[in-house]
Amino acid sequence: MAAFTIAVAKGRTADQSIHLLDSMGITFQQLTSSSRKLIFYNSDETIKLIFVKGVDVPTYVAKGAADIGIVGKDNILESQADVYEVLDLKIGTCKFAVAGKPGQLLDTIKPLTIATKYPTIARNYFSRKGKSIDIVKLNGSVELAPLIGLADVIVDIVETGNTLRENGLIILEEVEPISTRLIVNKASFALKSQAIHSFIQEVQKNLT
Ligand SMILES: Nc1ncnc2c1ncn2[C@@H]1O[C@H](COP(=O)(O)OP(=O)(O)OP(=O)(O)O)[C@@H](O)[C@H]1O
Ligand SMILES: O=P(O)(O)OC[C@H]1O[C@H](OP(=O)(O)OP(=O)(O)O)[C@H](O)[C@@H]1O
Repeated sequence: MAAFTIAVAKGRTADQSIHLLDSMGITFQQLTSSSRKLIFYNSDETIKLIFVKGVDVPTYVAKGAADIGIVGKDNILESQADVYEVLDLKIGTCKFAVAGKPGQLLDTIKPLTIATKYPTIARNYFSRKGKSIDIVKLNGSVELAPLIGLADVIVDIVETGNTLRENGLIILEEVEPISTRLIVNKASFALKSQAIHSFIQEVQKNLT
C-alpha cells in the first residue's frame, strides 16, 4: 500500500508540478500533463498520485481522499478548505485583482456589481472593506462582463495582463498574490507524520 496519496491539479500548472516531482527523483509512469489516466504510482509504489481539476484538489485533501495536494492559492481560498498550507511552490504565479474600465470608481456605486469565477474571494475582499456588493458568478471570459454591462467590475486572476489589455480594462485594485501551494490533510499530518515530513523536506530542497 502507498505511504500517502498526492492530488495534483490538472491544467496550466500541471507540467511544472510534474517537473518538480521529477526533480525530486519521483517519477510516475505514463504521467504527462495531457494524461487521461487519473491514478498513478511511483516506481516503488510508495506514492499514489491522483490527477484532478484544481478546483477539486482542496476537497480531496480536506476529506482525506488525498493526504497532500499541489494546487493554486486561488482554489484554496475559494474552497475555504480546512487544510494545512505548508509550502509556496513558487510556480503558477499570478495575482487576484479588481479590474474594470479606466476611470471606474468603486466607492460611488452601491451595491457594486462584481462578475467573478471566485465569489467567496470577491465577497471576503469587499466585506473586509465594508463595501456592499452583488456577485454575478461566471465560469470564464469574465472580462466581458464590464464591457457589456453585466457587471461594474470583475475580480479575477491577472498573470501577464494581456487579457485585460486586449479588452481595454485596467487593474483598479490588487487583491492578493497567487501561486501554487503544497497543502496537507490535518489528520494525515499527524498520522503519517514521518512520510509527509520527509516529502515536504524533499520538496523544499528542490524549490528553485
Ligand atoms: N493566467 C492564469 N489564469 C488562470 N490561472 C492561472 C493563471 N496563471 C496561473 N494560474 C494558476 O494556474 C492554476 C490552474 O489554472 P487553469 O486555468 O488551468 O485551471 P482552471 O481554472 O481549473 O481552468 P478551467 O476552469 O479553465 O479548467 C490556477 O488555479 C492558478 O493558480
Ligand atoms: O493576465 P493574463 O495572462 O491574460 O491571464 C489572465 C486570464 O487567464 C485566465 O483565464 P483563462 O485563460 O483560464 O480563461 P477563462 O476566461 O476561460 O477563465 C483568467 O481568468 C484571465 O482571464
